[in-house]
Amino acid sequence: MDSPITLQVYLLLLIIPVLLLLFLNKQRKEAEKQSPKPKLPPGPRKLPLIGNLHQLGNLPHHSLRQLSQQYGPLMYLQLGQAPTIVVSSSEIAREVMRTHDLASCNRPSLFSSTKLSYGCSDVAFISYGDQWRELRKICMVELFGTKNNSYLHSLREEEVARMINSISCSSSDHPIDLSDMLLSMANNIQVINDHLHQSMHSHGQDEDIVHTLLRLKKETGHLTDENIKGILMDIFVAGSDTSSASVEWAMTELMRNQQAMKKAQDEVRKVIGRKGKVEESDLQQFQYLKWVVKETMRLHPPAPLLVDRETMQHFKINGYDIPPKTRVIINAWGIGREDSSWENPQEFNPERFMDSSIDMKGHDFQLIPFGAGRRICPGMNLGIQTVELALANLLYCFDWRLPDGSQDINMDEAPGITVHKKSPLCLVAIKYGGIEA
Ligand code: HEM
Repeated sequence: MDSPITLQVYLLLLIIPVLLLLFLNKQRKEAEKQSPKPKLPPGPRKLPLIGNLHQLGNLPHHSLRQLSQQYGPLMYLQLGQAPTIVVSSSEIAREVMRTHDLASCNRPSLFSSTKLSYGCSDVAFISYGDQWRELRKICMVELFGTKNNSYLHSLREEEVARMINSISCSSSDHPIDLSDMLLSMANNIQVINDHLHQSMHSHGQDEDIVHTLLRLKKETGHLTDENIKGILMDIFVAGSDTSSASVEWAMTELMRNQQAMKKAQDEVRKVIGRKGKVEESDLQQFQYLKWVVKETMRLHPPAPLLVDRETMQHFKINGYDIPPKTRVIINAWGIGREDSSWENPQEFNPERFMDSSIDMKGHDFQLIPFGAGRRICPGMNLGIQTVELALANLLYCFDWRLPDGSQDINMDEAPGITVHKKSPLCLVAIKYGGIEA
């Protein structure tokens, strides 16, 4: 039998680690009480280093929607080193972009956006703060607002007319690449010529965007050359590409939905009669055409994940903690296809807006192609007018058919921040006979 001393030592050796564990556990609990571990939203397991990057795929708006069906409309991911939340429902989008808009309206500083935006000297990628406010005011008041209206009006009408003319000149029966034509029209509307280093004299209504920026640089002293180049880059990237993608998708959907095509054409042709072209002042008379544009933006928001935001302060949504410096991705594409907000969400059905007051200007979170809150797209009205004007003229001036031998249109999307069709939209345009020669 063991001596009592050996037994005591044996017991002590057993008890000490247990006591130590209990002590450490108590310490941990107390530390947690003082600064509790954040309760993060649910999300998939992450891999070392890359986190969940491997789950994004080629078309992240599709992959993220699929993941959200498993983990819910507020999901937590780790994209490389970046803690990220992904928002996939209109309710959570309202929480982020309305209730917690101020806390979440920064932009993350990404390598790609820094390169693209001249070191974040632009409006889209600059951090939230006084400089952003100043640049945004310049955009809203001087560039895309009423001050520049007459210049922008005539520019848009000229460029749409030029596109219509070049379609008319292409031989009938020969398919045209409408995607390409739309992109060059949208680029020309933003007219960014080689003005940057010219001396500026013009001032007034017919001033183009570059002239305005250079004049403001002189007058206010607030703008640097980097700011000017950044803003011009925003206009090109955020403005042209998005507008042309919208018309491209609208024409694609109308070609696949001939009833909607006929209704839209009948409406435009009835309003315009034999006038020969649609002008901006005609746009307010269209109703069906506006539903077509909304429905296109619902199914094909040109920027399906909007532009990433970043939180500046801690806040809570549905009991989950959202820490500061968390990246915020809002899946506008997924939200536009939510079963709980839309009947038969996959169907292209412009009539769904007939008895609905839902607009796309950031008030109704089930339709947010331009974002919402403080960072909402400042070129929204400009963008909508460009899309409506171009589409109305395409529908008024031509009947459209698929090239011989094509049965249907490929709906695949090309990867990118702005989502275009993977294969360009090639159609045959037949001049409408009801226009006076
Ligand atoms: C169909 C056309 C367009 C669409 C769908 C679109 C969409 C968007 C979206 C989703 C955002 C991000 C909003 C957010 O973070 O909540 C944005 C921001 C922006 N857009 Fe647009 N846009 C369009 C046209 C334009 C045009 C024509 C311009 C200028 C000429 C423009 C300039 C900008 C700028 C400067 C920002 C950054 C705003 C900021 O961060 O404060 N966009 N746009």
